[in-house]
This record gives sequence, structure tokens and C-alpha cells, in this order.
Amino acid sequence: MSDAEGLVSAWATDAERDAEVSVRPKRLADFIAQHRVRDQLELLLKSAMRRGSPPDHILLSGPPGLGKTTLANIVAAELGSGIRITSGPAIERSGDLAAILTSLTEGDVLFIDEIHRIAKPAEELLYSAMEDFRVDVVVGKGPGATAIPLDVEPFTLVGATTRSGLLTGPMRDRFGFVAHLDFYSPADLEALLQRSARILGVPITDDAAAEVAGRSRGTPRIANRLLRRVRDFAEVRADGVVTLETARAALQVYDVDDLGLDRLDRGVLTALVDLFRGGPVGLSTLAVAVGEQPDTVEEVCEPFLVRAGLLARTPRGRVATEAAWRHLGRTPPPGSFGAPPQSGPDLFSSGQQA
Ligand SMILES: Nc1ncnc2c1ncn2[C@@H]1O[C@H](COP(=O)(O)OP(=O)(O)OP(=O)(O)O)[C@@H](O)[C@H]1O
Ligand SMILES: [Mg+2]
Repeated sequence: MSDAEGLVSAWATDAERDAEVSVRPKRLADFIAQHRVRDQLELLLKSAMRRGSPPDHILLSGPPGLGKTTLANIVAAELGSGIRITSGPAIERSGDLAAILTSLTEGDVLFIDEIHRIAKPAEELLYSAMEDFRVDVVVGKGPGATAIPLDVEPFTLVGATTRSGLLTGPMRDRFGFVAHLDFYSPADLEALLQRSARILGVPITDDAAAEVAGRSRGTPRIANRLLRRVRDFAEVRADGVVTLETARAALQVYDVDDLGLDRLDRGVLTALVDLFRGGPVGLSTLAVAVGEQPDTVEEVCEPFLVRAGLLARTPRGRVATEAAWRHLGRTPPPGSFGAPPQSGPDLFSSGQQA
């Protein structure tokens, strides 16, 4: 991460993947929250072990940073099996996938990350492997081509996707178990932060953990990242202990506000409110006002602003909600919003169904 702007991005940088390994839970019992998914997975794995056969193929779906890769590794650990890891974009030709499949040993877990990005021919090969534990490898071209059937040892496919809507029907149907991960509540993230702090040897007070949790956008990856930054601050500017005061001061330095918005998120809202009187305004106009590409505003900022109930996308353009005016400390123009909303924004449901 080169600057503070990416601090609350849910996507991991390459460098960060190493930092994540140390705090990644290894067993189901250490996996915080997501109780429904955890219970269901536990049943699936235990019953398979009792029968002595590999469990059904498992699809893990949900936004980035919520624990899909972590769960895939946990599945293998709980089964006591080996795990092979690859990803949709890495499988360029179906031959690559055939090589992986035929080298699996009985009971292995094959983890395919970003499975929605797998190429069509490889996807079709995967169908027969998942269903019948065999693949047809085509040798030669044109009329002389022959298909050689090869056996695949019984295995469990664990697929992960951030875009389950892009999966084809036949692909989805071949998973016996689909787990949908939801955003975490602040209380869950607080527990997660306490655990990570223990592992990293960072002394943190309860109120500080709660403060960081509240700014983490419902996402474990962001919570762990903010913890590392707050720790840096506490070590350099204080005595190493993360107190509420240190946490707040650190997050101010890193420009992460009390809802977890960063500078660009706030820039978008401020432009919307101050320059366009709350909108509606078109995406490209808004993007020019904050000096960003429309794609960045749409894909990086807006998903969370919408989820946090601060911005609405309407057919006429982007609109700041009443909560946005208030979050920026502005008074909304009289009469522009009806009765105050009955409840606060729903930050912790990703809006998809399992
Ligand atoms: N339930 C959890 N309990 C404890 N730590 C968690 C949990 N879920 C995620 N984490 C932590 O959050 C980080 C991100 O999790 P993970 O890499 O599994 O996310 P992901 O869903 O695979 O993200 P991506 O879509 O970007 O691949 C990891 O460091 C992991 O330790
Ligand atoms: Mg992952």
C-alpha cells in the first residue's frame, strides 16, 4: 500500500498477504463470528469424516476480505487433507487444470480462488471432474483428435468468488454446499481485533479495540490492517499500548474517520453536498469534481457509501442522503428529506442471499 488512501480498501495488496498469514485462524474453532456458516460447515465436514469419504464441493461467496481463503484452508485442516491452491485467472488452458486434477491424491482439497474467472474450456473439464471424478483429455486436433478419459481421485473442490452472480448455472449446481459470508458486526470485529492483538503481542484496551472495530467497514481484513497501523503509531508516538486516545490519534493521522471513510470517500460526499447541493449529479461530473476517474469513484468509493446509507444512486444521478449531510456536519436544506429514517444504515449485510 503506497499511501493512506488504500487503508480502508477491502482488497489485499501482495505485500499484505504475508502479514495476514500470522493472524489467519487455522481451525474452525478460531474462526470468529459467521456462526451459521461455521455450524453448517462443521456438520458437513464431520459427517463426511464419519463416512470416510470427501465432503461435497463447497462454494464460498462474499465480498473481499471476509474470510474465504481462510475458510478454504480451514476445511483442509479440519479434514486433515492436503490442499492445492490455484485461481480462475491462473488456469489459462484446460490442460493446466487437467494436470492439477490428475495429480490430486485421494481426499485432497482443491481450492480455486476467483472461480468465476475460469476460462470456459477449463470450466467444462471441471464439471466432469466434480461430478464423476474423471476428465477427458483431448489429444490432437481436427478429425484425428481423440479424447482420453483419465480418472481423478475423489477430492473436494472449494471455490471462492466475490461475484457469485457471474457463475454459470451448471457451475453453481455442482456445489453441494454454498456458504455466503456477510459483513461482520462491530462486536465481532472487536473480538477479532482482540485475538489478532494477542497474536501480534500488541497491548490494546477494550475501548480502543471497539473504536478500531467501528471504523473497519464490517471487514476483517480492514480491521487487521488498521490494527497494524495503530500499533505502529503507538510504538512510535506513545509507549506501545493502544489506548482509545492513541487509536483515535492514529486514525486521524491516517485519515480514517469514525465511520471508516477515508479522504477520497469524504471528498466525494463533500463535493456532492457543497458543490452540487446534494445532487442529483452524474457520475462523471462528480468524478471530475474530486479529480478521480469515474471508475474509481464508482468501484472504490461508492459501494461502501451506498452500504453506509450516505449516497444513493438514482436514475438522475448520485444523491447525498440526509445521513451524509449530518456526517459532514452540515444541515440538510429544509424540506429536502421527509421524516427522519426509522433506523440507521445497515452496514453489516452485503445484500446478497446465500
Ligand atoms: N472469521 C475470521 N476470524 C478471524 N480472522 C479472520 C476471519 N475472517 C477473515 N479473517 C482475517 O482477515 C484477513 C482476510 O481474510 P481472507 O484472506 O480469508 O479473505 P478473503 O475473503 O479470501 O478475501 P479475498 O476476496 O480478497 O480473497 C485474513 O488475514 C484473516 O486472518
Ligand atoms: Mg482470498
